[in-house]
Amino acid sequence: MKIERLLPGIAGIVFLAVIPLLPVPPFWLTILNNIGLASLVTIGLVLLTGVGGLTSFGQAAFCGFGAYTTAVLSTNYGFSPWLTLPLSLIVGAATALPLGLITVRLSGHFLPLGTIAWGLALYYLFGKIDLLGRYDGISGVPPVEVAGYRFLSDGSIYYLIWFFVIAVAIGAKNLLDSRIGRGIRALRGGGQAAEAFGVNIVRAKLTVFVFAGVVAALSGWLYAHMQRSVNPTPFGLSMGIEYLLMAVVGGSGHVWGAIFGASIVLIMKDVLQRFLPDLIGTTANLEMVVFGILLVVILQLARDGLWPFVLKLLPKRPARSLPTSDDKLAKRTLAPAGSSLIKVEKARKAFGGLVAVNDVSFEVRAGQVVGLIGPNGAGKSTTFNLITGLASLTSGSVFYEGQPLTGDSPREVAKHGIARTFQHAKILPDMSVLENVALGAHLRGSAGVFRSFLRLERRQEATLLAEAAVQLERVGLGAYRDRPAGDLALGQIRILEIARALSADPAVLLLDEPAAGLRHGEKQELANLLKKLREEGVSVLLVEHDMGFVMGLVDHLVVLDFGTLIAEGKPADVRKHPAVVAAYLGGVA
Ligand SMILES: Nc1ncnc2c1ncn2[C@@H]1O[C@H](COP(=O)(O)OP(=O)(O)OP(=O)(O)O)[C@@H](O)[C@H]1O
Repeated sequence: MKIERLLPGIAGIVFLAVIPLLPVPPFWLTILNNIGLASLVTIGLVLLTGVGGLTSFGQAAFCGFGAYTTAVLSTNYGFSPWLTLPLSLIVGAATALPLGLITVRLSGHFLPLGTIAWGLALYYLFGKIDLLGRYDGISGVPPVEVAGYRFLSDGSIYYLIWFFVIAVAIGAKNLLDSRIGRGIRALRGGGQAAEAFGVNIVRAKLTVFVFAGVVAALSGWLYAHMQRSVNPTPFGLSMGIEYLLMAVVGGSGHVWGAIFGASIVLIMKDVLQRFLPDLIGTTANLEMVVFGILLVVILQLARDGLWPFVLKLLPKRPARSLPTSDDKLAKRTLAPAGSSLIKVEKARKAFGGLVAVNDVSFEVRAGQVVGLIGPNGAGKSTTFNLITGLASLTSGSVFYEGQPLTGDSPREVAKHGIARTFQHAKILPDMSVLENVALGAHLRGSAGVFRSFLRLERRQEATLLAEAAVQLERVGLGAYRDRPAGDLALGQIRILEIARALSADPAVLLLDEPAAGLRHGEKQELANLLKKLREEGVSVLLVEHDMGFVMGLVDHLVVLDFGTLIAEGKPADVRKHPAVVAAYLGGVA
């Protein structure tokens, strides 16, 4: 990595390191320590809510698990704090996992409501258990010690807290910047595209849920040894709301924004608590009113929070160069030309009384480009979804190389080497074009969460990115590699989806209306690309509306009307078929 890219980080760390050495008022250190503790929870929330799209009001409860674990074990049983550290994190993970299993399956507003429910329940639980000292809590928690040095003062525990904050922030950045992270970042867009390339969506959600729970537990562990006592108050719902506010203020999608958001909220809280009572003449918790207003203003005016504004003020970091890699990814052995790849046998799909696909049978053979056409509502997309696992068959079967695909999820279908594009393109607009394409290569990598967190998978990641770059060149989008995918025109987005599918090293490409919305010239370029891919041995099944586009391209045509197959064969023959002329071409063929 270029040293210029590291300079802002190094400057920040040096700045943090010298603060306690300066003659700063002691309450500054207290505030900085509290900011550090809150930053840990907020970094977890950035991944969970900002990146993963899973809103949680209950993170303070996980701080409680970390704090109580170490408080009980170190006071009642004499455990060393360093031994309780992994135990606190394990308890955080062990509680986050079952709660996550229940919560991440909730959708819409039920998800935040679910987190409020368990956030409240756990708070009251902490206050009711004798072992945890009920609402009085546990006091006499020992300080952390290293080689006889006790982290007693605010100035010393400051270093411990900020060491963990920086380490977790770097780890979180590493995680997001990896194969696993691409899957997590895809959650916000609904996750359908990611799942079609083999990302396990439930596991990705659980990963961020457990990560957020563990870092909150770490914050709780540090809090217990800083405060030297623990009671339920800081682990209630109002703190959970405050953490969420910090994530929103900072910028819910930015790891460093978490620290910024925690700083703004806690400094504002301190200032408001000091001056508001004098200004207004009451001691009520009026800072919550101000925070409420702040939240509404930020959600209205700066949905990405304030960190993007800070980024604009900072000097621009040099662009990252594409990592080079001499490693080659394994390539799939393609089936011999002419052999059966996808076989649809009497596939039927009924939506209530409507039969969208009515006992349809057809085949895609290796090396062929097969077109699936039909008027609006003919059942093309439903047939497509039956093959890719997005919809389940009412009856009938789908085979891939003779193996039944029936009942397979989109992720399992992807593992067979079936890669798809979407009728309504599903890209991740904030991610670079290269990263969007690299998402397609998900199943060709293997690095997990820990290796990614520690940045030990760089070699494999470089290979995946290099492969994505090759596919971008292959489809002619190489010049757009580092641009945000959201900057591309519709035609380019459709090509990007093809590059993403190609980076999965597919045996067969399934393209859902790839020419929809393209201009004449763009359609020609797309047709040329598909012909080139066929020459390279890639088989294609494409759903299309545009007759001219399909006729000049496909080897075999399947025509549906009202869910029923009305004709199939060579394009020239199908074109003359009376049922097709009547139903689809309206006599213009
Ligand atoms: N989830 C669903 N629930 C109920 N009906 C559905 C559902 N999905 C599709 N349909 C119906 O099934 C029929 C076939 O739809 P489908 O989208 O497969 O057609 P299509 O040939 O792809 O059409 P288009 O070219 O307009 O996309 C239509 O009548 C549609 O309204």
